[in-house]
Amino acid sequence: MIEAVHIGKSFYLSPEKKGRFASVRTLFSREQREVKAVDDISFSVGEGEFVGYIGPNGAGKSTTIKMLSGILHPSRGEIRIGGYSPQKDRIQVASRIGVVFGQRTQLWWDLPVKDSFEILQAMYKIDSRTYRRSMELYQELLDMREFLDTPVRKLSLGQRMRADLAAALLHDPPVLFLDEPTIGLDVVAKTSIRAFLKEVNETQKKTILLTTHDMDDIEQLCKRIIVINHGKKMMDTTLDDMRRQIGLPSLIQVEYRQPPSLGAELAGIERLELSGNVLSVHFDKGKISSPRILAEVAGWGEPLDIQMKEPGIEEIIRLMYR
Ligand SMILES: Nc1ncnc2c1ncn2[C@@H]1O[C@H](COP(=O)(O)OP(=O)(O)OP(=O)(O)O)[C@@H](O)[C@H]1O
Repeated sequence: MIEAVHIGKSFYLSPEKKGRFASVRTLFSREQREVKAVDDISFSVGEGEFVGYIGPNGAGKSTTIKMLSGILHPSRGEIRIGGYSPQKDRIQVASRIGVVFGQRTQLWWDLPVKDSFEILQAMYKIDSRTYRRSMELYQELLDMREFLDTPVRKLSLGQRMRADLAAALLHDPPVLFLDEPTIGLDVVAKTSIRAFLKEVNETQKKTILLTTHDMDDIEQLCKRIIVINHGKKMMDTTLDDMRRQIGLPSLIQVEYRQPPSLGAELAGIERLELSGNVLSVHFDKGKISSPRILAEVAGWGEPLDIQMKEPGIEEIIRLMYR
């Protein structure tokens, strides 16, 4: 469904000049530095797959999504979506993909949500049957009725993300590109977005490529992950394989009133670090549950504060390469 063959994207930056008239001299400078945002990446994603596309900041994830969706032209390589090129067959590709960028909305800021949907219906020439069916389905699944008449600028971030997802799916595309769709959301909003994505993937067999910094998104949604770093593909594997390599690393930090007296380590605890009154418990969520750890460490002193920390994508990638 999605084919990327040796794709690359370079940006050319003029080195900043220093001294008098620096900005004018930068403008006329012929010196340019090449930044290979995406460097010779190939992969294919089959129909109905849900793939996590992950990597540290600046790895090239957004640039890849922009090329796949036709927003950017690749400097090198070939892309096919359902057999069509996003650059050459724009209309065919537009009808086959939906795109959500979590950092920005594709809706009209000052218009009520439903007016934005009507504009999209006209832009994408969505026939009235498909439009009605999508509206009914997504109003229900995304619980949108309460804010359909609200201007987009007045929506909460969670509501806006739900509206953006519905907007991306109105024309019923088989492929969804999602760039950080849960960014900035609270736990409740994240949970409902994830449940929705799982539903459209499982029941409608949508093919989904997801970039995220949230490891829970990946664990709960993706069977397969593609890891990129510095514009290059580092790994293309299953989530199960990743788990086999690094487990499910997690961290609980407990602050005690006084330095605790540590008890025996339980199986599944990988490392204990004590710094003053604060104990960090590194453990594998796949081997021991958080409540079990909490029950144990509560007996080691008088806890004042407890924090659960999930490792970020950066930490996960570091662990995979250690
Ligand atoms: N328009 C641009 N002009 C110049 N450089 C760019 C441009 N867009 C991206 N880059 C550079 O390309 C590299 C990859 O950027 P990209 O936004 O694709 O990364 P990312 O993996 O999505 O990062 P993040 O997780 O921070 O969103 C970075 O070094 C970035 O600075």
